[in-house]
Amino acid sequence: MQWTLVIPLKALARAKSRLSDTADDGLRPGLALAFAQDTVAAALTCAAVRDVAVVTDDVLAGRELAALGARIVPDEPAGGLNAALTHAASVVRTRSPESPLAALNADLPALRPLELTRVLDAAAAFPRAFLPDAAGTGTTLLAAAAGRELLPAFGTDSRIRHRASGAVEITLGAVDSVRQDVDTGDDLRAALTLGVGPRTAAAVAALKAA
Ligand SMILES: Nc1nc2c(ncn2[C@@H]2O[C@H](COP(=O)(O)OP(=O)(O)OP(=O)(O)O)[C@@H](O)[C@H]2O)c(=O)[nH]1
Ligand SMILES: C=C(OP(=O)(O)O)C(=O)O
Repeated sequence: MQWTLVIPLKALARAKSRLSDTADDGLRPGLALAFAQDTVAAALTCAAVRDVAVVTDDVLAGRELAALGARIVPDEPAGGLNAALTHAASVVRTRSPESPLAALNADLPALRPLELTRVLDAAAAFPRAFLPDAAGTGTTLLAAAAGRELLPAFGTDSRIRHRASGAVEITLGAVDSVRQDVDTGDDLRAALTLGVGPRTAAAVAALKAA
C-alpha cells in the first residue's frame, strides 16, 4: 500500500522556538529547514510513500522542499497547525482519493525510510492510527485510511487527544527514528545519537562552529 504524506511546516523565522537556548535567532531557521529537508528526503525514499505534500507559507522552505520532490500546499486558512493539516488533507485527496493519508511532523531529522514503512504498514490495519512521540506525550504521525477523515488534534498532549478521538495507538518497537521529534536541545542530542540526515549534520556543524 502506498501513502500520501502531509508534512506541516510553519514559517522558519517562527519555528523551533524551544530550541532558542541551543541555536540563536540567526541559526535556528536554518536548523528548522535542515530538519524538514532530512524528514522530507527520507519520506520520499520510503517504499510505502507515494507522494509528499508540505503545507507551508515559507517561501524559502517551499522552494527547497519542492526541489526535493515535495508538493507545496499553501498554509490556509491561517488557523494554526490542525486547520492547515485539514486543509492540506482535502487538497491532496482531491488528487488521490484512493490513497491512505498520514500527517507526519517536519522535525524528524533521524527518520529512516524502513522504520517509516513499518509504521505505515502497521497503520494500514486501522481506519485511523497514530504514533506517539519519543517523549510519550505528543504525536509524530497520524494516519487515516482512504475515505476516512484525518481529524488531526496535534499540539500539547496530543497523544491523549488522538487516543480519545478513536485513533488506534501504534505500539511497534524499533521505530525510534519516526518517534524522535526535536523540540529541545535534549531531543537534538537524542536524534544525533540515532544518526541524523546530511542537512541536519551540516547545520549542527555550523552551530558548533559559531
Ligand atoms: N503549516 C503549518 N505548520 C505548523 C503550524 N504550526 C506548527 N506547525 C508545524 O507543526 C509541527 C509541530 O509544531 P510546533 O511544535 O507547534 O512548532 P515547532 O516549530 O516544531 O516548535 P516550537 O516553536 O518550539 O513550538 C512542526 O512541523 C511545525 O512546523 C502552522 O500554523 N502551519
Ligand atoms: C505538535 C506536536 O508536536 P511537538 O512535540 O512538536 O509540539 C504534537 O506532538 O502534537
